[in-house]
Amino acid sequence: MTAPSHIRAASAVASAGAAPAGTAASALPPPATMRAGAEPGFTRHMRTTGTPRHGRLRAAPVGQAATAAPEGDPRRIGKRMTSLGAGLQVVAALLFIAQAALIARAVGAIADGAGAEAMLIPAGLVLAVGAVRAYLDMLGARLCYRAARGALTALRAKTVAALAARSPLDPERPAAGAAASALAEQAEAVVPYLSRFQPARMKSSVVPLVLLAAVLCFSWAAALVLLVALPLIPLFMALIGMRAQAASERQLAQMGDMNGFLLDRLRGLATIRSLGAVDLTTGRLRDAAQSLRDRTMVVLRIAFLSSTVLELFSALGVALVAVYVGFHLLGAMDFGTWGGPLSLAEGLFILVLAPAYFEPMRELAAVWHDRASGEAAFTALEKLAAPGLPLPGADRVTCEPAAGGFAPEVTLSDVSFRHVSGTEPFAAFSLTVQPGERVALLGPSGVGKSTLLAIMAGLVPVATGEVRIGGTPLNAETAADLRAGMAWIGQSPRFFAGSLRANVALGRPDVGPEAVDEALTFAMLDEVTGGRTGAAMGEDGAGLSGGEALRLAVARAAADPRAQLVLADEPTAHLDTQTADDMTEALLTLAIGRTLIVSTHDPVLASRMDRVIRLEARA
Ligand SMILES: Nc1ncnc2c1ncn2[C@@H]1O[C@H](COP(=O)(O)OP(=O)(O)OP(=O)(O)O)[C@@H](O)[C@H]1O
Repeated sequence: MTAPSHIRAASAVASAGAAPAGTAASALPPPATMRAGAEPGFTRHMRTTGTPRHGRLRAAPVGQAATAAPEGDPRRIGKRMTSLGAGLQVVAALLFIAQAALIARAVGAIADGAGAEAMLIPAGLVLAVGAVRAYLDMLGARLCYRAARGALTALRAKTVAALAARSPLDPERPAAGAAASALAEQAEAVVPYLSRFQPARMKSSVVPLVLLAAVLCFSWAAALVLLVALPLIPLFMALIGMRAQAASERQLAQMGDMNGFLLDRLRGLATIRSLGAVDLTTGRLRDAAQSLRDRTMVVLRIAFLSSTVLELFSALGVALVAVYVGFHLLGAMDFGTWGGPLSLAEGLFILVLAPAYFEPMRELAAVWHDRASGEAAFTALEKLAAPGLPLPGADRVTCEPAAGGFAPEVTLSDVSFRHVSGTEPFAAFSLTVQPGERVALLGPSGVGKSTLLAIMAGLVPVATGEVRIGGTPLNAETAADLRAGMAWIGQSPRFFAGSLRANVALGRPDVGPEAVDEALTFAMLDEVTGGRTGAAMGEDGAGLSGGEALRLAVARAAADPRAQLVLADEPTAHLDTQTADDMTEALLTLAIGRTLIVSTHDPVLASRMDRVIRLEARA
């Protein structure tokens, strides 16, 4: 195996003391946070911008993303951000009062004997106010949507920053799939919640009150009818909603049962056939489907009932107001006004306002389901953003490796560490690895080899003692810079769907095509895809053997001239003898001009290192 030119040059660079450029990266145990370039593309991008990926981006600091998001309760922040747009929509709805007044006055004037030309100016004004209303409504909706998207982006950035600030050794760190699903899909429910539900809620709490006040100016009786009719709607809808929820839960349970039944029978299809039980199974499946259909119909019936209740009460309210106004104008009901009887224009004004009074409640009912999914999304994101075991230096920007561009010395002095689970694999552990030395940590499973490597990589804070890399103490302030000078080769490297080349380059700006080519040749990967290194590879390395996956991890490290400390966790585990030998050779070549620390059970690999440190299980 021939080292890439920059590896061969590394010793010379080291002795000259020049700082090489580039970004270190490698495969990872779960060091998704070890450095930006080593993260799966989506996570890295989300960490930098909080939006789905479109094109390559220079990694921005995690801390920046975090500070870009305003502090405080995200629901309240979101509501504040959408309040201007919602306010405009409220103003647009209130302008209907002006339209109603213009229509009522014009009709009143015609009834009083004015000519049809008396309609012209009010009609023009009604149209003009209508246009203003439409514009304000559109502007408000647009502002709300933009603000909601902005709030979601900030919330995502904050959540991703919080996730990235958790140590990969934190056993309570949310699973990647669940986190991605909550961030990418479920979080979207925040947008309709903020852009539709919040304005509808604001409208329903302001507009009916103002319209009621407008009606009250002319008739307390009509206002009383409206006042009584409105609260009945949410009351009955809540009662129906409770039944709907119970019915829907029963339907979901039934669906789950049927899915389970179907999956189970599909798995056992061969057995069912061999036992001649196909007809029986089909019959049971048909019964289950029928039962699900019945339950679905119950849910639908209740859903329709709820909209019927809404329409019923609003229609009743409008009808009662119409009856009152009609009989009042006919002189059959001479009460309910402030002094004299209502004029035709006043009566008409009340009549036109009555349906508009119920409109906001209708809108709120239409977007009510946005509330539940939006609240669920906020809760899911809050859960993701919960603090855990911290990753030292997660909030720092990594620009330059702190190791100074040459193989660093690694010192651990009286280091102790306790896992969240309470396991304390070692206590007061001390070790010094000389610059450029190749060291094997050898010991039985569970003795703490991987934990030691993670401590050296600054992936967890130590309980007591001190770690120094190249003389610099490893702590929250220095960890990010020190990690920039490291490469990690883990037992199960992570890959994302894309080409082999892209998986080596990892979007690192200073890893150019030539470095990628050299690294691929170095790791003997250029032959894997028949020379088609640009061909797509499946997610999580599908299409690569275990040994090839490890070689890809070596190529990632080799492509990065800044990685002066290589930490390899069980690099030959589960490999056949030949592949393990190849891997050992690759590591030794990679280690030229670098410090290499390997955790292993493999005595052959250990024997090829300069020094073996045997770790004993604690009594
Ligand atoms: N993330 C974690 N959370 C809680 N406990 C952990 C975690 N990782 C490891 N441990 C525990 O710490 C101890 C040391 O584990 P570690 O993985 O460091 O050992 P190891 O020597 O590398 O083992 P192996 O050779 O099997 O990889 C074990 O008892 C393990 O159960």
